Amino acid sequence: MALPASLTVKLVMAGDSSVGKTCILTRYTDNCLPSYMSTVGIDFKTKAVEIDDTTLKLQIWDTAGQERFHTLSVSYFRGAQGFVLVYDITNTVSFENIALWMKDIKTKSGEDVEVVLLGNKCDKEDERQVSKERGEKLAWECGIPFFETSAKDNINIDKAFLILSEAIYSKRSSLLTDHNVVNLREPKKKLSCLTCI
Ligand SMILES: Nc1nc2c(ncn2[C@@H]2O[C@H](COP(=O)(O)OP(=O)(O)OP(=O)(O)O)[C@@H](O)[C@H]2O)c(=O)[nH]1
Repeated sequence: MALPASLTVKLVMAGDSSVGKTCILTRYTDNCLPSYMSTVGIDFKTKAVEIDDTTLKLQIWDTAGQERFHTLSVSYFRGAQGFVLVYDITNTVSFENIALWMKDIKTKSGEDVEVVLLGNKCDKEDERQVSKERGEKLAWECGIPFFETSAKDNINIDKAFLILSEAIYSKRSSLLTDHNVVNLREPKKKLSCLTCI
């Protein structure tokens, strides 16, 4: 029996400080929440997902959203196949800054990347500043999937990473493989986002 292919995938968490990037990542990889400490510099976690007969080894980089780490954070965008782009539904500025993050993604890693947009902290309905419709509209304009999530209550976290992994897997000709190179010669999709240009 042939060994299943194993693909290494680089993902990057991006978005303003305090939107919940580290919590989303820790919820996904360890099913818990970290004790709060703003990310300083860069860290990564790994998780394996199975799609068809293939193991995707996700290497997920957690960048710091604070402005003083911006140059360092975006330097890790290069070579990423996917981005988890996060805003906080209780923070309008973090939503408005999504356009700037999209611009950074395009500039630093090219247009042929997959992005999922997350409106995090949906458990805090009473503090909501950004409607779900605004999130959906922005994601539609950017041509990317969108979920409202809660790292706290574990809402839509696995689903968001799965959608992103599946989108990357469907273009697996561009990935590194451990056993063999799978080349499907799929046409490249342009990451277009009218709002973000
Ligand atoms: N209610 C609620 N709080 C959350 C959620 N996700 C994160 N938080 C809280 O938001 C704060 C910031 O979370 P982090 O995960 O550190 O945010 P970050 O985006 O990694 O921030 P930087 O490291 O500064 O870029 C912490 O106090 C978390 O407990 C969530 O889904 N719901």
